[in-house]
Amino acid sequence: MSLQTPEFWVVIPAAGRGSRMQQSTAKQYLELSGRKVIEYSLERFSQDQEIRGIIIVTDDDETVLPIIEKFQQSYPKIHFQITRGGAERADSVRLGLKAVKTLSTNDNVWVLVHDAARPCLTTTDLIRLKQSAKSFSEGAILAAPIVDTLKQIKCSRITETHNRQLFMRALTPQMAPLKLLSEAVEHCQKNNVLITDEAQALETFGASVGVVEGRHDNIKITYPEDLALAEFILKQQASELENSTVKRNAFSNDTDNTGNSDRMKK
Ligand SMILES: Nc1ccn([C@@H]2O[C@H](COP(=O)(O)OP(=O)(O)OP(=O)(O)O)[C@@H](O)[C@H]2O)c(=O)n1
Ligand SMILES: C[C@](O)(CO)[C@H](O)COP(=O)(O)O
Repeated sequence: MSLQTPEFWVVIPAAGRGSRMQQSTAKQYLELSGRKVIEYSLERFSQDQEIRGIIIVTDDDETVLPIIEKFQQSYPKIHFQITRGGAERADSVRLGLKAVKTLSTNDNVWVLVHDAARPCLTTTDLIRLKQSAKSFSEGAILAAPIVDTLKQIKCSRITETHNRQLFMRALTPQMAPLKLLSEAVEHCQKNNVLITDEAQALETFGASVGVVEGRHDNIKITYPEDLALAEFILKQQASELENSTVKRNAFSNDTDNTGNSDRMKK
């Protein structure tokens, strides 16, 4: 049986409390240069013609409904929907995936899971990740190289220094076929495996997950000082876009479609 043309859906977990941010409003709903943090990701995905629908996993209808209405008017071809969150990020993701399952009739659905708290995703990274679906049939994530020396510690003392070339920082979006990702997350939860990202669920389930090198500035707002940093990054990205008419990215001599640097292909 041949598969239909792939359809991309987005799940945005936005049901966290943001306790490390120490504010009464959850970080994804804080103001950032005149818009709420979550709106930056919504805009990025909405502008992508290949995105069929966006599920926002949230318990804050009062804040999110007016935002959705606004986006639905501007982007009528995209299906926007809210669904309830769960206790942990993984629970929220599972509930978001369930919503996609009930809405899509396509047998070739790919899901991109993206933290609501990551407002600085660029279009270039999003496109490169989606394109990597051709190379990584069981899923792929954006990840950034480690720039600092990596220490293992115990009781505030260093026990080992690791080869940082062997590690990367997992970012979002994290992308996988809907059926595989749903089964992987459910498998982990049934077996009490705590997962902090989708790739970990897929790895645990035995899938082979690809890595696409993403920008360092795709930060997750976590601590109070990150808000000002995100504001700065967004300004920088806007002027970068303005200044470059056709800016060839650093991976233009690639022969595959992952866009990764040579270091990553070894
Ligand atoms: N039960 C949860 C927990 C987290 N998230 C979402 O998952 C993303 C990444 O999680 P994290 O940065 O850990 O957010 P919080 O859990 O809100 O932060 P903290 O750990 O500081 O409380 C955020 O967009 C957050 O809203 C979610 O949807 N449901
Ligand atoms: C998914 C994630 O953003 C990838 O780095 C991260 O694992 C979320 O972790 P948190 O414990 O929910 O902050």
